[in-house]
Amino acid sequence: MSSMHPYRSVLYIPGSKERALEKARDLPTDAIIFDLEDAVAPDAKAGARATLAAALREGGFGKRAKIVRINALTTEWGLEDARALRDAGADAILLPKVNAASDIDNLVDVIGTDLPIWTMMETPVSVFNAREIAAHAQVAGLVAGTNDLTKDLGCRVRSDRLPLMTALQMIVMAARAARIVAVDGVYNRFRDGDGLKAECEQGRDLGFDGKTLIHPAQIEIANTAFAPTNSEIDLAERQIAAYEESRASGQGIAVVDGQIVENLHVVAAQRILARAQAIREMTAE
Ligand SMILES: CC(C)(COP(=O)(O)OP(=O)(O)OC[C@H]1O[C@@H](n2cnc3c(N)ncnc32)[C@H](O)[C@@H]1OP(=O)(O)O)[C@@H](O)C(=O)NCCC(=O)NCCSC(=O)C[C@H](O)C(=O)O
Ligand SMILES: [Mg+2]
Repeated sequence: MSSMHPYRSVLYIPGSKERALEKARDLPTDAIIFDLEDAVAPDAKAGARATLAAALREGGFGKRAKIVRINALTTEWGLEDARALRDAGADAILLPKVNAASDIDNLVDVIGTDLPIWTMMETPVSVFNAREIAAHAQVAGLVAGTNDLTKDLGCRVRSDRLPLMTALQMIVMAARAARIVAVDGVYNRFRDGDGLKAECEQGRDLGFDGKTLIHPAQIEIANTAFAPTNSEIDLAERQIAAYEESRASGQGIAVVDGQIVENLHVVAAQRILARAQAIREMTAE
């Protein structure tokens, strides 16, 4: 999976639900988390593992990134999940309930390959250790687990997510320091489009690459919220052009729409254009 792959929408699909697995092959989501953990009941775990391995081997998920969330290695299912899924054709394994980089080492020992690993950031300890987790050589993405964080913090669920703000920012900072992907937590009221839109906008403001989702109806909202807007693309193009012009005339600074443009703004503008291009490539037939 290229480093420019978009992760605007990252849909959880219970590994036990064959109908949902089938449906995912046509959904406009950038990535799928095939879940063996919380979305699967204990007595359905073994069946889900086999169903999912078969679905992955059958393929048909196109350009969507395929991420498998196994159970924690401290559970009775985690080890078998890792062994059964490591060669099934996933792009990454997502490890829940991570607390420290040593948890990643334990998974690497089991899978024995350089398959990228993503981690759920959903315990208070994981947030304190976010920098070392993100810096692990095999970790390629962090996923905020806002439901578990809320449970562990004992905080209130608020629409502005104030009690989670420190954790969310630490997750984004750790991901950016390590130059890996950061995806925001789920919005549980899956039929509330306005609420989801507001939370996506907040996640985008914070710097997340996208949002984890639980229902297909949420995909388009996340795809729109985490894509550069036409006016952002237009401004980025004009900033780059103005800066090149000013450099050609011996200046180090340009002015666009009354605001200065320095080299660092050009880097940000180029990132916006690269992101827009990656989305075009993702959605091209
Ligand atoms: C939430 C749901 C249980 C709702 O399911 P349902 O009542 O079946 O919804 P609909 O009838 O509206 O479904 C319409 C069609 O869409 C398909 N569908 C539904 N959900 C998905 C999905 N996630 N992926 C793909 N397809 C899906 C249905 O099959 C229907 O199809 P059709 O038959 O053609 O009409 C359900 O959406 C669900 O199970 N969602 C996933 C829940 C989940 O994965 N939870 C775990 C992840 S969240 C988490 O763990 C957070 C984190 O760890 C933390 O701590 O924060
Ligand atoms: Mg969780």
